[in-house]
Amino acid sequence: MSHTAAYAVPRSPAGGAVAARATGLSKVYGQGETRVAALDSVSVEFRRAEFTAIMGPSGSGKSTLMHCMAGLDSISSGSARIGDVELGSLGDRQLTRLRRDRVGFVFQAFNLLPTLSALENITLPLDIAGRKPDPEWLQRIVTTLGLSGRLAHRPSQLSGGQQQRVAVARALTAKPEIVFADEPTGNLDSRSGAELLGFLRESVQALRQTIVMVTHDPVAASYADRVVFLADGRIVDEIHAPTADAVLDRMKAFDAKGRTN
Ligand SMILES: Nc1ncnc2c1ncn2[C@@H]1O[C@H](COP(=O)(O)OP(=O)(O)OP(=O)(O)O)[C@@H](O)[C@H]1O
Repeated sequence: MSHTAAYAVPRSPAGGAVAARATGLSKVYGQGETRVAALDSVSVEFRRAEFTAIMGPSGSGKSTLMHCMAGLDSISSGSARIGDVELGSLGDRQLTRLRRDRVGFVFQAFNLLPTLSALENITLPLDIAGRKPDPEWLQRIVTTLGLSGRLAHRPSQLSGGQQQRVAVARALTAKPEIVFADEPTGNLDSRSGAELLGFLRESVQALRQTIVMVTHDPVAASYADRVVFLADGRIVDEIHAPTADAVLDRMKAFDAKGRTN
């Protein structure tokens, strides 16, 4: 049985398997005067082998949505599921295991361990889980990301772009059901960023990976299959097969609307 087939996966009405789903998801921080409704009844699904970009103004709830869906933050009401697992029903240890076994993360701060080599960093989550990497898969990821000649290097001996690629390799090596990436190109020059986005795109197309990526950059968003727009904790729009121009136009329209409200 393949790794991904080991879990029951719900079907979406459109026919594709759903890797993760939020239903009426709300998240409130603080109370009284400091109360902030970061997410206000968000319903969205992320289909398997689909690349989704999440966009929206600063403070619109993008990171909160990703953290709640990834089991990194608790939810106030509604539901968040990975596959058929309701995150709210899990205890801390079960959540930790779910994140370890089924979810991959790429954050702006790469969180690489400085004393480990690139290869050791890539395989660390699997080592912790007591699993061995699939050698062919690992080879494919390392080659595609152009890291073959850098595996013995420590993070301090790598460029920022190479460190980011190591972080991406680490997220994909365990074949997670879904990868959450928060501004993965934020620290990269445009060429390294384009390479990384190209790889994410290929991992969706060729390897059937599911990716959810927060970005402010219309060009980065254009690598995705669809863009979901958040404003004030709500989903306000969606574009399929986006071009950078279409994303930019939509962002301008929101800005204009915001100014007239
Ligand atoms: N730990 C927290 N405690 C209190 N309020 C928070 C916390 N985290 C986020 N918020 C608030 O929730 C709202 C949404 O924040 P979030 O970080 O999800 O926005 P974002 O769209 O990712 O913003 P940015 O693009 O600036 O990163 C903001 O008003 C923010 O101030």
